[in-house]
Amino acid sequence: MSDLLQLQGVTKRFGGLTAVNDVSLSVREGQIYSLIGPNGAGKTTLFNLISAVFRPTSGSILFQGQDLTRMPTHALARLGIARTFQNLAVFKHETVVNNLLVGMHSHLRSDPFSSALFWGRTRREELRARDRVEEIIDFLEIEDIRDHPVGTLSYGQQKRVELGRALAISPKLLLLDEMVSGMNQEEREDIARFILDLKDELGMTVFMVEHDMGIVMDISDRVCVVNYGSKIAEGTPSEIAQNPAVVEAYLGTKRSAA
Ligand SMILES: Nc1ncnc2c1ncn2[C@@H]1O[C@H](COP(=O)(O)OP(=O)(O)OP(=O)(O)O)[C@@H](O)[C@H]1O
Repeated sequence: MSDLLQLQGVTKRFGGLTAVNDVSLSVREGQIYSLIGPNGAGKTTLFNLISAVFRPTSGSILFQGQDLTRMPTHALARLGIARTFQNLAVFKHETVVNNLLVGMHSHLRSDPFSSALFWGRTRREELRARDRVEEIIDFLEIEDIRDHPVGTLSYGQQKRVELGRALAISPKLLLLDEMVSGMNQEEREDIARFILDLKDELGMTVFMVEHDMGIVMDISDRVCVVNYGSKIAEGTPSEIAQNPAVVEAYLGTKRSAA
């Protein structure tokens, strides 16, 4: 399997603060790759660099060999990169189906002007979008809530809809930002199962920032650990669990928090 995403010497400074310091990593196709680290370690900043919200101060971020560092955020979907957000990014007054359709339409090729000119193409895209929405509803097991306004659903169900929106573009790379925070145990286990199915059934590559160590250790192929902006370890979950620098980083955090 080849590298899908590569970070080479990525640094991000905010004024005098180095939030991400010379981080290099590679995510291979079909992997579940988790980024972990104590609070303030630079995980969100790194995630925002990969999703082109921030530009690195130096270094490069390559997706299938293409440099993402000069691309606008909206160009990422066209390349096959989708993300979720720490805070829910759903339209609460709209139904589940409409939320998924919006996820699709924001990436369809047709705009109103070309729709008038190319009616046939627009119609085909619309039908494809509806088929795709049905696949996602099926995959995420949300048939029974499809016509409910999203705002009336439990938090875990709303997060599932948000995941569905990210899946609408059939991404090659799915970026998940603290997907399970705020969920109960059952909801967490459901999401973990969906993420594994995305990899096993669809061959999707997943990059996630996650605080839930149970999920990270259960489903990741590789884990990267950052602390104070720098990468301090990378390996399989069992290698990471036994790494003295990782244990120290986490225990040190607990000590200072106590
Ligand atoms: N936009 C910003 N401007 C200035 N400093 C920032 C900005 N974003 C993050 N930082 C700083 O960069 C450092 C890394 O923050 P970041 O949010 O990336 O850490 P994190 O690992 O995601 O933390 P948490 O687990 O608490 O979400 C912190 O010291 C933070 O205060």
